[in-house]
Amino acid sequence: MDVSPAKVQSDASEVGRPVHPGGFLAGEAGKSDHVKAGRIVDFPVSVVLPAGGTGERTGLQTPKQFCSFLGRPLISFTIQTFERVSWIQNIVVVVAKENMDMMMDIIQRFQHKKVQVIPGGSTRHRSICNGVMALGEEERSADDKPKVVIVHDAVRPFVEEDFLHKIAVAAKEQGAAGATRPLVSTVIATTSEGYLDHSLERAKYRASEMPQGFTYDVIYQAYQRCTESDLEFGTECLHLALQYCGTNAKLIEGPPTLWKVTYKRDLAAAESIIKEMLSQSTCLLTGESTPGVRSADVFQKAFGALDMKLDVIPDLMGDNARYLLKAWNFIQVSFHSSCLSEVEDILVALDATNQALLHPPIVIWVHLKRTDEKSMALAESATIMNLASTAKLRNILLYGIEVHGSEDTDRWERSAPKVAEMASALIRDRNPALVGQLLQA
Ligand SMILES: Nc1ccn([C@@H]2O[C@H](COP(=O)(O)OP(=O)(O)OP(=O)(O)O)[C@@H](O)[C@H]2O)c(=O)n1
Ligand SMILES: O=C(CO)[C@H](O)[C@H](O)COP(=O)(O)O
Repeated sequence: MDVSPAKVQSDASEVGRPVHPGGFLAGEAGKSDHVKAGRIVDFPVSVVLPAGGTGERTGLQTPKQFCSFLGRPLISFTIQTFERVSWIQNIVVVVAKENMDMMMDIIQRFQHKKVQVIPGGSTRHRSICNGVMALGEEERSADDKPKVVIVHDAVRPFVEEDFLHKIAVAAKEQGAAGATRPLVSTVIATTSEGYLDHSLERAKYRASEMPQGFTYDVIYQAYQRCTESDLEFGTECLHLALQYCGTNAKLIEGPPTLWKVTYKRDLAAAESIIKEMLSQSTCLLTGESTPGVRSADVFQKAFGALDMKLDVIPDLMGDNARYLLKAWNFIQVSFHSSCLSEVEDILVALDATNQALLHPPIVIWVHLKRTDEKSMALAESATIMNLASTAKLRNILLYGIEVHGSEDTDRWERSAPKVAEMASALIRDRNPALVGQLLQA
């Protein structure tokens, strides 16, 4: 029997089950500029993010959209996802009345743009309806009204521009479009006594996910025409479009990342995805020295083996300052403890950008010592600890790694993969409790 991966994949799709749980991070980084450049949208698009729920199923006091990850609320990650899409004009965030002030505070703290906050309703449908109506308010000029409205749960923080593009274009063409995923479990109907009544043929059904897109007229009219019962008990916007506007939504299978944070365990999964996303790219600063360049080759190999991208540059001067503007991590290789001044320069440069506002960047000082050098004196250990404490107040996490006998090529080639492993563990874990520690490799 032929069980090549391609064959297994097509069989799985045919029976309507997920082919695999999915790599969460495969999308954006691997795409060519050509594909990215193809996402041109020449019509106005607005977004409604319902965020007015209480998150009862998490069992937590704080509604899940306000739970913090690396010091930043989940809703801020979702807003950023939409905000960075150039063709999205504005984002309406719908929150419960009692959380309006907190939401305004989040917008200010994380410097979100294009965002309007409006009060929600007692159910998800009512909140979305409020958002849609706000887009149609009379003071907006006709030109200002969106052609397409994307509705997306605030608690689904990971959605890529490519997929939003597909939904927006299909919504404009068909009137409505929505994301689906294959079902993981079979859906069954039960009798009122709790026995099996019948079961559905799983391959015929899909889970309806978000985002969903609608022409403004369709979603506006659907909410104008639907009943109180729909608003109270309904869970599906695509259904309102069908029932009240006769619009059959185009369904597009989306990636597994579209899953909704619903239970407490989903918060842990979201945190680990966020950490993974922030660990993708690291910048190795070699300084000007030749041995630094030699160490760079070994590091590059070791990081490659750990599936992490590593760019090697001498410093962050001139054009290289662009590394400070995105989610990069930094490793400074130094041959003298006096080179801690290079680390200080990175901290100052990072502080001058707003990156640390959005997530804690990692800076790792790798001190390559010769065999005849003593281990770091107490005063020098104290220096890195002090630097790290100050940096932590600015949400930058600084760690140190000391490598002995680095002048011996064989020894260095053995220890470099270990240094890379330690550095990647520090980057992936982002543990604030370990800042200022000088680890030994
Ligand atoms: N009255 C409501 C209820 C829900 N939502 C939003 O709709 C999205 C998806 O709903 P769900 O996962 O059910 O969120 P909660 O209602 O908060 O969760 P739970 O049902 O566990 O209480 C969330 O972003 C939620 O904040 C909303 O805007 N207004
Ligand atoms: O998946 C969806 C698309 O229709 C909704 O997010 C879902 O219906 C929300 O339901 P609930 O608030 O019950 O979790």
